[in-house]
Amino acid sequence: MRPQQQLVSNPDSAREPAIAVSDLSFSYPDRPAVLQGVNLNIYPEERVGLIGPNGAGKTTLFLSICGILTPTSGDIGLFGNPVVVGEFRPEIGFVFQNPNDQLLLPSVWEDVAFGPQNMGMSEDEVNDRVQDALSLTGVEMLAERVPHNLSGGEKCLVAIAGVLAMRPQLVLYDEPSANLDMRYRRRVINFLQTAQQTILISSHDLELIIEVCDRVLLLDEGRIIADGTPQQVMANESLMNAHGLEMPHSLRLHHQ
Ligand SMILES: Nc1ncnc2c1ncn2[C@@H]1O[C@H](COP(=O)(O)OP(=O)(O)OP(=O)(O)O)[C@@H](O)[C@H]1O
Repeated sequence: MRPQQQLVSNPDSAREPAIAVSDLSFSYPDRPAVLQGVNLNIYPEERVGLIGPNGAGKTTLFLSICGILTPTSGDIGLFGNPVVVGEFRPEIGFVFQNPNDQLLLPSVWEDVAFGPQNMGMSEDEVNDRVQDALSLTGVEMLAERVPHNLSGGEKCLVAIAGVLAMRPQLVLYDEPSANLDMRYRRRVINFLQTAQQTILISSHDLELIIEVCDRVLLLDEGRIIADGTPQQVMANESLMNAHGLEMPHSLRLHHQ
């Protein structure tokens, strides 16, 4: 097994992690292992990017952290409590790569209200939360629209609003800028830069990671290969190339 490159010493190590993954392995039925002995701690208020080539296991790691997949072995804890597969944890939000997987109700308002309603909130509290979430993501004007008819960028922001309405402490974003045009990508980046939660973002959009995250994990073949600042991981050209990635253009310019 290749050793993981520890590029930063973490001053947070005495705090309770938001995510604590220990020796996590996972295989889909009758398939080789997708995650192989993953260890990682993510601390409250960190903004962490997860990068790696296609098929590295990023989405599988997210689905394991959210309690959607049952690990083959290993442990996952969120804010000190073990993940129980299938358990609803409103403090943990997951923004799916494809918003169509998340937007299922006849109006945007109903979709964003769905989480708080399921948490048993009063009508007033639900209304407050929907208003807040739509305003944080800047899509109040879409409240009465049919989600199915929205543009890809609008759907993305509404899907984020649906997660924020549960007021999570931790949000996992799977490819938040996939299929977004320049303006919507910028809106998502601006939103992520000011988001109040602990965030873990899986993305092939390395420039987005540089703009939003203070820490990057490189995953390949189901193993964490490197853990450090964006500069430490992504400006390491031989490391990036060895794992099917390129040094982002902005860091290349910075190096010249
Ligand atoms: N439901 C499934 N059944 C069987 N194999 C699967 C399933 N979902 C994913 N895989 C396989 O697991 C591996 C990891 O997939 P995963 O989607 O976690 O990677 P990823 O890093 O998110 O990739 P990408 O960057 O392309 O989204 C791939 O080889 C994929 O084919």
